[in-house]
Amino acid sequence: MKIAVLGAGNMGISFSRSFLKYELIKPQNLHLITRNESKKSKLKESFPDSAISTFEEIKNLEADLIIIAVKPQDFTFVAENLPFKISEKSLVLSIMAGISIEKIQKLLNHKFVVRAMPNSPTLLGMGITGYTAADGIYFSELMNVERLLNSTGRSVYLEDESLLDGVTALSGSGPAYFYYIIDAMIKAGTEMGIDENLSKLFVKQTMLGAYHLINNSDRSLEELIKDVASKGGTTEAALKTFDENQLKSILQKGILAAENRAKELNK
Ligand SMILES: NC(=O)C1=CN([C@@H]2O[C@H](COP(=O)(O)OP(=O)(O)OC[C@H]3O[C@@H](n4cnc5c(N)ncnc54)[C@H](O)[C@@H]3O)[C@@H](O)[C@H]2O)C=CC1
Ligand SMILES: O=C(O)[C@@H]1CCC=N1
Repeated sequence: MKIAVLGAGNMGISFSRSFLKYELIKPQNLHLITRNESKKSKLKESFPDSAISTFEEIKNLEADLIIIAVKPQDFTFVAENLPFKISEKSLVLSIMAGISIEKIQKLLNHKFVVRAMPNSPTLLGMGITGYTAADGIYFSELMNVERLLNSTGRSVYLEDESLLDGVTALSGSGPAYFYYIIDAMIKAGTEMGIDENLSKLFVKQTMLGAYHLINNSDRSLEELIKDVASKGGTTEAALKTFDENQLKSILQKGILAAENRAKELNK
């Protein structure tokens, strides 16, 4: 199988690394496409046996799978200025936020499109990707795509494409929310006089331990919270402040704003 990655940025590179790491393709069968000539030598260092090209210099693209990993805002330019023809037999896999299968099909004049939403832990093979596909794609082809996605973490097929905007808001953007909360906790630690490195250690290990407790317990999240929050104790004081300031509802609003933005990106 030959794979071309159109947009060798953070996600395009993460995906490429995972495919090679799990030997799902030979490096010779990977083609990375970048916008800037200046990025080529650095990409060549990381992918010495793969083809590296700029967008403009490709005249013929031989690829069974073309992964579109440019920003949604760059997609119209890419589609309107494609210097090569997409073979009828190729499959297009888009990881762009928001852009619908219908829009991709129209702009690329190509029928076989799979749309996926991964997240940044794909870099460690610990991501999660929701994906869906246009009609007419063979099951075996879809399984090939799923095998590739699974090298970056877990994957979940969704029948209903409209849910992908919610997945984008939840797990696509999710790592950033997590870092944001961790950052607030670390900063609270330093405000209380704890050295920054130490604060980081306390917070990171707390999140790791708490994550494992969620995964290894049959107790609900409410029950787990109750286990920590003693009556009249410290946790209760923090949770009361969070509730008074509607932290939960603010977080939910933010996530819905992300979903809304995904929909706007398709306009
Ligand atoms: N960063 C993330 O955590 C996630 C990103 N995504 C989606 O993945 C896509 C890529 O995101 P990132 O990797 O974060 O962005 P990025 O900016 O790191 O990568 C995009 C790359 O596309 C290149 N590019 C733009 N126009 C090009 C052209 N005409 N030809 C070749 N290359 C071109 C840019 O130079 C850049 O290197 C976006 O559509 C985003 O919505 C999806 C899930 C998670
Ligand atoms: O922020 C974004 O638009 C992309 C999609 C999900 C994560 N990053």
